[in-house]
Amino acid sequence: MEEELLQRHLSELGLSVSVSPEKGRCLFTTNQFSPGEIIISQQPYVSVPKDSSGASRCEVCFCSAKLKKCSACHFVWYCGSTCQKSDWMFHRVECQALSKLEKERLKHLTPSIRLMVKLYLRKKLQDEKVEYLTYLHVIPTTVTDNYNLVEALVSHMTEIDDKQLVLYAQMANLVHVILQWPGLKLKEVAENFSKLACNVHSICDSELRPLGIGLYPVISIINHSCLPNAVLMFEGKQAVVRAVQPIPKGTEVLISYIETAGSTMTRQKALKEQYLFSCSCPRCIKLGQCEDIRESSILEGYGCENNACMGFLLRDSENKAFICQQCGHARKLEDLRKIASEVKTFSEKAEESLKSGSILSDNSDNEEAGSMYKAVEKLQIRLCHPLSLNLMRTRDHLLKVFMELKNWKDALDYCRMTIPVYEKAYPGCHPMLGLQYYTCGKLEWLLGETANCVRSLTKAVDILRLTHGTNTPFIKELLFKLEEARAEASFKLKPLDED
Ligand SMILES: C[S@@+](CC[C@H](N)C(=O)[O-])C[C@H]1O[C@@H](n2cnc3c(N)ncnc32)[C@H](O)[C@@H]1O
Repeated sequence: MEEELLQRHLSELGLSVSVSPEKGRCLFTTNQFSPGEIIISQQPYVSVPKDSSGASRCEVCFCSAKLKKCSACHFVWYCGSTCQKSDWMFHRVECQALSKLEKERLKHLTPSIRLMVKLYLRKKLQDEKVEYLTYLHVIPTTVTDNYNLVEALVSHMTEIDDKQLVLYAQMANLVHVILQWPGLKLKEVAENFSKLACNVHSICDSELRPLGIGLYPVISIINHSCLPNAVLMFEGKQAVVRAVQPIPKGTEVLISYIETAGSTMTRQKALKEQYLFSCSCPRCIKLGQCEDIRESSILEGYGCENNACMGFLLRDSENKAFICQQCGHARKLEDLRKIASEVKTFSEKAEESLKSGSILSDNSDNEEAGSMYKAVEKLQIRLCHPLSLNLMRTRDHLLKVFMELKNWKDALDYCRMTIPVYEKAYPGCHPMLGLQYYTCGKLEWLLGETANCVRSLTKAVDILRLTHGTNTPFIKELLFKLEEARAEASFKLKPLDED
């Protein structure tokens, strides 16, 4: 019955669910979609804030301004009484438990555990609809927003190893300690943790900075491709899937689950580890073919010692050296390993400086990090191919450090150096490439390079209007900046009046 209702709802959107033996459920189009068009959107069934930088966020809206802790549990943050009140039906159960929990246990209260607690609270509210009638206007159960959809999610429970099973059992125990429900089935909770692992989405802001995690049971029907035809972005906590290319009727909607910048082997490994499947997308089926070996060696392998040579290196038959496939020059494995180990040492030091810098917001830490990353860059120039991802990531760190230091000139130099690698590593219409053009444009604007700024912002708009939509505040601001830059550029071009 629920399935039928969902199909009917999806058919109104020009979509339908079908099942394939290789992938399980798949979302197909029954209408055509144009680039930038919204295919489907959904609010989270449950969500919790989670910030990799360690900053606190409001439990409900994920903002980080004017936060106050719940005065009872001293654990959960709110930005004001509106958000606090709207969350009370969930938090009141958790709050009592958290207030009693020992400090040691609180440390184990990860976002996944909190998400699971909220999942069970929502399930309870659905099961006991009548009792909670007064709340129904706040959390309605709809065709796209109910626990039955969570039950339909793939769990891969039979494929996960014993170590992971033990971990899920421990996590289920902690959920039990918090909820204290006599009828709670620990095996079911453990299985739900396995579901979360391959169905939860990281909620990000427009610049792809992670803010939290959420479960979107309908969006979760969408399968993965390393060359997707759609992109998942967030407007607040609302998940929005947009087409990034023309999608004809009868086509499977595909998004990317992972960081797509990576060799085929790296992407396959990430998908196998977290999502337990082998990808056979148009990029992945090339694994082992000459073109794929070349691409992978450029992105993640070593570079030729001869600076003018853009060749890529492959291991020799004796496994003692790497040979440039263009000029034939050999590099000893032990020499390469020595440089790689130096890179690791300096990278760790740089990361340390950045961590202490983010807490103290001290420029001297940024300067320290900058000189460490410069040392890494110097070593990677000797070690890697000029289009290597590792070198690109170091330059991205340098870009951020120089932006923190308000050194726009050096920041722009580094931003420009990363662009060719972004273009290679993020094929198709990818928000990461659009955002990098945007950063480039903003720096060019600050440095008065108006014509370059117009070029970069135009490239940013071409991509981001499709991935982010044209109506979001983020894109409106970008369009405004582009207009401003165009006006300034045409003003600069006007001949001076002769008086
Ligand atoms: C978020 S779910 C996607 C919906 C899922 N097919 C279902 O039946 O509910 C993620 C899981 O779908 C499957 N999946 C997603 N993309 C796939 C692909 N390209 N090839 C094979 N399986 C895929 C994997 O089992 C993965 O763990």
